[in-house]
Amino acid sequence: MSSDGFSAELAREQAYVTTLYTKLDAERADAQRRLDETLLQTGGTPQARTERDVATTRYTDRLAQLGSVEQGLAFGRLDFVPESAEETTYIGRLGLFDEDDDYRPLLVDWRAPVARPFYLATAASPEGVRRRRHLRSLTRKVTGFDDEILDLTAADQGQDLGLAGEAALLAALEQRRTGEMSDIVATIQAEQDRIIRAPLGGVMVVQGGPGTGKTAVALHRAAYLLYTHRQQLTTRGVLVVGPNSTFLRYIGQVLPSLGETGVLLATIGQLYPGLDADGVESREAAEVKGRLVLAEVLANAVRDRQRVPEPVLEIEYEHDVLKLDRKTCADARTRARRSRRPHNPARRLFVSDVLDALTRQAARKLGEDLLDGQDLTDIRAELAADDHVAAALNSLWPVLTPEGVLDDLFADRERLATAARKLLPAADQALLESGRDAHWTPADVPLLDELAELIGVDDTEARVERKRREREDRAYAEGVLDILEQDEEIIDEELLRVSDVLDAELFAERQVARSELTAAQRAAQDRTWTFGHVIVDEAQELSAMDWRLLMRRSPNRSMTLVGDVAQTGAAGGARSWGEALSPYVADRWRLEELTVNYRTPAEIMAVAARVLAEVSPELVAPSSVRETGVPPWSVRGEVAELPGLVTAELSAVDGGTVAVLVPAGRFEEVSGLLGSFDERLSVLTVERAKGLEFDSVVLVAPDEVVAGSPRGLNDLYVALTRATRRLGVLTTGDDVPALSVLG
Ligand SMILES: Nc1ncnc2c1ncn2[C@@H]1O[C@H](COP(=O)(O)OP(=O)(O)OP(=O)(O)O)[C@@H](O)[C@H]1O
Repeated sequence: MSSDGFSAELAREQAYVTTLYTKLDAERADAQRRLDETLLQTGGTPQARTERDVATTRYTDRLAQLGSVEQGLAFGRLDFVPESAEETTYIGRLGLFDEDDDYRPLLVDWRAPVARPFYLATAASPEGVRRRRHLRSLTRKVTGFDDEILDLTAADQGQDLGLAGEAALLAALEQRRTGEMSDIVATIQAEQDRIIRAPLGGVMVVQGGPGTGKTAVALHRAAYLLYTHRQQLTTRGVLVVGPNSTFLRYIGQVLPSLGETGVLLATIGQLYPGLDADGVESREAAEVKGRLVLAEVLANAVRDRQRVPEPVLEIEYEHDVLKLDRKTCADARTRARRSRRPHNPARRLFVSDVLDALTRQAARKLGEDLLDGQDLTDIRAELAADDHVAAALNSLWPVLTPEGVLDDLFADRERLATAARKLLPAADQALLESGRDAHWTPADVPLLDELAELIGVDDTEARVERKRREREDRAYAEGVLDILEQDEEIIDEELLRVSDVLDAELFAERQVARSELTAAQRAAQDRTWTFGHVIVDEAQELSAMDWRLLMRRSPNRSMTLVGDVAQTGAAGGARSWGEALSPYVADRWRLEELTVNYRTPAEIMAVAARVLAEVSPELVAPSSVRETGVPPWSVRGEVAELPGLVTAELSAVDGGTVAVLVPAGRFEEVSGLLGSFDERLSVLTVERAKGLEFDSVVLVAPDEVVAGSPRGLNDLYVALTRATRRLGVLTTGDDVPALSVLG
């Protein structure tokens, strides 16, 4: 295209994109006006209030969505061959229509079926597309475009990897990293698109090497599913599970940037309402807690709390002594257990039988023949209210809480030994007992959840309390609105700023104040919530007990599990997907694979591939999309040299991010040395760096990373594959044979 031709075409694109923004502004103003009107309505019947709540949520959501698409509103255009139904279609972050022209689409949502050829069409299989255009823009200005003509003469485009929109893709990949993940909506590749749009039902495992876009695909899939199955999923919600809070912060902006706020992002440690279990413990202890056999240990621990007297329990009652013998209690216990109710609800049966026996005994002492039915009822009621009787019943069948049982179990060697019976060797029991600090750890959460099931935690009270609070919040919000109604300016300033709407925390608070919680928010407060779809990232890290918890949250088994068995760091994590999943779905799961590495340049991947060959010889290293011409460097030296090395890296990445990755045992020392060095620098253990990426990575003491755990080579593989541009290794001890290629 000549430069004049290019400028004219650019001007035409700008004109079209400007009309789209004008339309977007109009939609925003309309949603804002409707929200204002809704908020100004107060009082009315309960039904009117409910309708108002629903409308408020709808317009607030719409405003959030319209606000989120400002950057890169339209990013693509498809021109179809002349004989097709469509001529030209613009693809963007949401759908816009011309109401005055029979709702003609002005912009097609990337998730709509019509948009699919944008991601799938190739020269060999053009799907009616003549030309695919990627629009580049900065704020509302179109700065350029890249065209691909999809005819067979161009069939060798995209090297051997079959890349769509290669220029736009490479431009996206070469961006400096900011420390927050971005969406990839404009450059999704065909193998990723197939996974994003796979059907909702069933368990799909996505196996892919580092940097193949598993996280990106998982998040875009959440957005796609919510768009395509909105009705079904907004009521039950979608859960996205990530490995730790650093990772959740890293991915936190992707879904809002795609206009979706109804997804619960959580770590396993956050899936027990009321806890954010972030305590630290040894990998070995976490591994033991993650074993499936713990379910049996916990069941024993609960049963062990259902006791019988050895041989007789004496209870003081009214200047006399009642005796509870072993047989009476054993019979009551058997009946309560046979009811198959959890411990706390079953207690009622046990208590009732024991009270009957005590009533009979007390009656005998008083002279049974003289008593009528009412007398017996009175005696029973008195016994039930008696402190000594209550204490005796509690010693035999106490009311339990999950936290109490787990605490007691780990704090008491004998109790643990009895519950673990022959299930856990003594050394493993010792691991559970030692090293507990005051905080619950992520590995405790599935145990607490298991106990909650076994105990049958009665959350009726909590539910009643929640409802009461919601009613109060609503009354309060109405009060506020009544006051604000008299001052519209304040309403505008204090209540309706779009920036407020987009701030997740404020948004959540406001949602609560309106007592119109989204499914995700309600789910976060409810242990027994079951989700419409569950997505797990870094799924290879989950222990058997973690899987048990997640399967409870997903009884319909509609799940997307993404991960890489070559990166498993947790001692109890997956060696193979089949092994991890078979207890729950047998072989009813399907495997998809991602093969192209978008993150790590070829020079770095060549080093990592050597490590992979040792870790998982059966896996093929993903092919890198890019080369940088910069070989990884390696030096031998001391940690004290890090400030100099890091300064050089910061300047080499020119405003980008640098990470120093260290073995766990070096973390304190290195973060002390580099603590307040530069805000673009992070010091992380390899475990914490999982799933993240940086422009430059300096790996310290690789030999200690390898020696640090039975899966040390997997950890080394993770560390080597975090960089988007540069990698350096500082060796302080022994050479690692797998890194000999670095010289
Ligand atoms: N189609 C794409 N277009 C643009 N960027 C992409 C694309 N696919 C992946 N990326 C980028 O590649 C990088 C790696 O993606 P992501 O973190 O999702 O990989 P991953 O498979 O989860 O890696 P890991 O296993 O190491 O956690 C990210 O910066 C992501 O934005």
